Amino acid sequence: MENHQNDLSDFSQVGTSKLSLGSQLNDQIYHTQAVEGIKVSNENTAQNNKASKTNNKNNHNDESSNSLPHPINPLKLHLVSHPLRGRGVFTPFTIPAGTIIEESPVLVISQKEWEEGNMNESILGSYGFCWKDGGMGIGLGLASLFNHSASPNVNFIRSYSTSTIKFITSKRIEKDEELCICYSADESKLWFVKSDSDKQEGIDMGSSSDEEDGGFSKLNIGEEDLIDENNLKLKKERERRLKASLSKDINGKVKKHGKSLTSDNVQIQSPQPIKFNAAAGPSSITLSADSSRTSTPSSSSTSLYPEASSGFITSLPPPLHSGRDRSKRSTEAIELTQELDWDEEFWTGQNPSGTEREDEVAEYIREKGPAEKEAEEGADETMDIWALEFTDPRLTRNALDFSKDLTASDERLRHLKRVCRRKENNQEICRVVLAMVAEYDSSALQSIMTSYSSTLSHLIPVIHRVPSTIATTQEQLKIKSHLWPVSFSPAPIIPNDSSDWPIGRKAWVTSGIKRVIQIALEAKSKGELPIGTYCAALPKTFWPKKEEGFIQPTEELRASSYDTRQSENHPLRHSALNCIKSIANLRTVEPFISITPERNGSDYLLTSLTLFITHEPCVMCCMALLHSRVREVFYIFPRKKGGGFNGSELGIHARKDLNHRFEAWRYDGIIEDDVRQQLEVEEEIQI
Ligand SMILES: C[S@@+](CC[C@H](N)C(=O)[O-])C[C@H]1O[C@@H](n2cnc3c(N)ncnc32)[C@H](O)[C@@H]1O
Repeated sequence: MENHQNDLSDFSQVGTSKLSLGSQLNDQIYHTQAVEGIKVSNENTAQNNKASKTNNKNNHNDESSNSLPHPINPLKLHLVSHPLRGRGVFTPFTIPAGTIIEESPVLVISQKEWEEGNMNESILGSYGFCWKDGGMGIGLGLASLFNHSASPNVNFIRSYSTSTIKFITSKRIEKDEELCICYSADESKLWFVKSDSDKQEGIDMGSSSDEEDGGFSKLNIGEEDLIDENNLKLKKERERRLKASLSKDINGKVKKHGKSLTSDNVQIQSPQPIKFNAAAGPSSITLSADSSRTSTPSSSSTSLYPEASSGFITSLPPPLHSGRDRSKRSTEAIELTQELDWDEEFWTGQNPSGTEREDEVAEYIREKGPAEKEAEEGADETMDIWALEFTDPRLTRNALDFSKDLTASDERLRHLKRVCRRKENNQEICRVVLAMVAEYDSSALQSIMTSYSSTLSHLIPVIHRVPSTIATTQEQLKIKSHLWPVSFSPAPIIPNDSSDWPIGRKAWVTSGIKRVIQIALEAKSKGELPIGTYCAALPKTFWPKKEEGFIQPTEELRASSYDTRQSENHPLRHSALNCIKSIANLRTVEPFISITPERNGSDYLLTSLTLFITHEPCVMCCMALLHSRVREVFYIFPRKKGGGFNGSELGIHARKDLNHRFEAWRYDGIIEDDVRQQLEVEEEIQI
């Protein structure tokens, strides 16, 4: 023990030159909490420790200062610059779980001061922690230097009463590992492009000397940096900045080779609208409901284009809708495509059974997304959590505060009510959620609790089994709440296939499928890839009720397109993207420009529209469709390699972590062999 104290005093000396204010304030805490960490370090990394002692003694000796980067706090943590993440906090020794790294003081700035000072726009914007009453806390010391990780090894607890933030390791941290906190469990709220701190890629551990770090030239704070709701900034403010940066982009001119590119000197060519060709009409294609299933055609054509990246960004900008400037219109040729060949009278009239033309109607199968699959699979699953258990009701407030401070942002616990009260043996037992079992070992949790509040220090965290997911039916709610009370959110019931649809709806969809086949064949005859798309509003008679959340689409808006990558020699001219662009152009001209939207956003790109496409769209097009707020997509041929629905298994159309979902339906009828052959597109090509 004596040894350790000696070590600690050494550490304090070394840290003095750059010792953070927070560290000085907390010398006491280091002595009680951090000793364990240093003890382990001494035992496990004797060699390093020896080096550091030499370093300490020869503080001004060049040679020794080369052996270890300059430490900035008593735990000998040091900063390392990363080309993408900027500075980060690293440890040269192992640190056990539950070690207090620092209690950093915070400069509290009220919401008014923050907003009036436009501080979000300044560098402080990237360094503020959400504080009480909408204020912001600028962390001093190490507080501002921890980078973000989705699987952090450091937790933090804010104390409004002392204006400090305490940083505590949540797991054992290995030598040379980066210490990271989680800015927001919902990574779509991050305001920078995340680089994976777990991989440590590109870090030059040797480049952290004072000289190289001086001025921190590699600091990567973009102009567009925004502040996060959870711990770094309010969401509203973030959106305001995002909008501001968007309008800056729109109004600004892009400079390239000294010449400014404006709409005056750049010609953008749009795909020509497809002219309806009655001669090549649907009669040449036979579709019918049949038990044989559609499969992806193979092809012998040459691969032309590199695969689209399978990476995608989860953060979506807010839709730019309404308030369109009527003076700005598309200068491209715009033509409203022909309506579907669908006899409304016949299919929706007095006797809509349509039995005489049943062979024109196919069935459709819905593609489930990851969110739904997970919910189905996880309905009965349970998991283990740390909970506090007590009978004295006076402890509830304190325990609840601790619970929220510890894991308020942990998405995995969000479905659980924080407090569970049960009568057992005539006594009311109160249990409070603490954390996932895997996140802490018992002694780490106990030590965090003790340092948080002395009133909790005599409690021992217990492991409790709880449901893994929310309840989506009353029955589930009853069963799950028996274990632990959970939130209830009835899931909308979407059928898995079209069997219960009115025949008229199936007929309309089938005419959409016929149309895209026809478009694709026409494209092929022009030397393009045979991929066709058509987009329109579902006929009014089949609209879901407004109460079900349905937003009225812009009726009469229709566009069709095909893939023009070949003729335009442009990698982005995918069929779906071309169609979205045509719809966007149409919205800039009469009559669509003059339509008053039913509600804000209902005139935004593909809002509530139905899109038909011959092949499962690639990840990029699925993301574009998602951004466009399409309602449903019908397609014929699945694409095993890179299809954005289930081909890639990403299920872009129905993910929990994206802010729009749409239905994806696969055609479940037959396609004649010769048509199938003509529509073959090599698997490597991204649709
Ligand atoms: C609170 S500062 C963290 C310290 C910062 N790296 C520095 O050098 O000052 C937050 C900024 O660090 C960067 N950052 C933090 N975590 C990151 C990550 N996982 N990936 C990329 N950049 C990150 C972002 O630029 C962010 O705006």
